[in-house]
Amino acid sequence: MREPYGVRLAALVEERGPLCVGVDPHPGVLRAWGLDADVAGLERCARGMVEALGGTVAVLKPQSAFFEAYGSAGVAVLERTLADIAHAGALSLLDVKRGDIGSTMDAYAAAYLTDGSPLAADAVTLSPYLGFGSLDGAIGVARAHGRGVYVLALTSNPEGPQVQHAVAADGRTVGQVVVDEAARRNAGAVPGDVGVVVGATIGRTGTRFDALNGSILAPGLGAQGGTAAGLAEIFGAALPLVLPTTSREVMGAGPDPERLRSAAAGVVASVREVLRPV
Ligand SMILES: O=c1ccn([C@@H]2O[C@H](COP(=O)(O)O)[C@@H](O)[C@H]2O)c(=O)[nH]1
Repeated sequence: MREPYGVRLAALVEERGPLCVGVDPHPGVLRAWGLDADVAGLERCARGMVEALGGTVAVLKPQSAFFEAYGSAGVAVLERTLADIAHAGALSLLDVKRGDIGSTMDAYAAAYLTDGSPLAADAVTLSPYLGFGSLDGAIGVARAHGRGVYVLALTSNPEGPQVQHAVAADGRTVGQVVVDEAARRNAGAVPGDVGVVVGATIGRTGTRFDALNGSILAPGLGAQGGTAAGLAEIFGAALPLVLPTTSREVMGAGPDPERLRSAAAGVVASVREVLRPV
């Protein structure tokens, strides 16, 4: 029986540092690595990332879209990449941003969160915009298998605030409602397996994370303009919960494995400065 996701994450972050590196084999990255933008290039790039970083970085986050773009052959590469991550000893966080009615979510949970599925990851990203309760079945499956979920709350893209800063009838923003719903699912767990996604680019929003008791995935460092110093302004006392993530910032150092490791270590050092418990 696998330990709960929150416990496994805390142990690996303690050992390897607070960083999730995105595996985003964008066609531009493939070309910069001297590879063709085809399935062979995709495989060399994605599995090369895991070979270089799987033994030193706590979490690796494949972006499903870059694999799906090559059809079933690309999805097969994703399956092998997930297996490599498990073999290397890192946690896998599959960025798929799924969200649908409950019965369809059950099928997504079978695909991404169930032992024995070739696409199973240690955690996945989910979208709450069909109502947070539509995710409860998937959260239950994740929990039963020692896996986790990250629910989109305040995303890093500039279009997010149109929806996520909208104010609900009780005066809370939509983003705050998502954080509070995640907190409710984490109550009593140490730490919980329902994380949230909050961009490293969003600045001060007044969102409260004090009751969350779960991981906060913070994308947007580097290419999107987020900085380690900016994390303090966004998260304040919740900084110890933050798992910063960056893709292009590290992948740009490839394909040389030493340079990839050194780029990741540089990001870990800069976020460690900021993420010390306050
Ligand atoms: O709010 C969000 C949620 C997810 N992402 C994903 O993270 C990476 C970011 O890549 P960078 O190269 O570090 O910009 C990408 O896969 C996004 O889909 C996000 O950026 N923001």
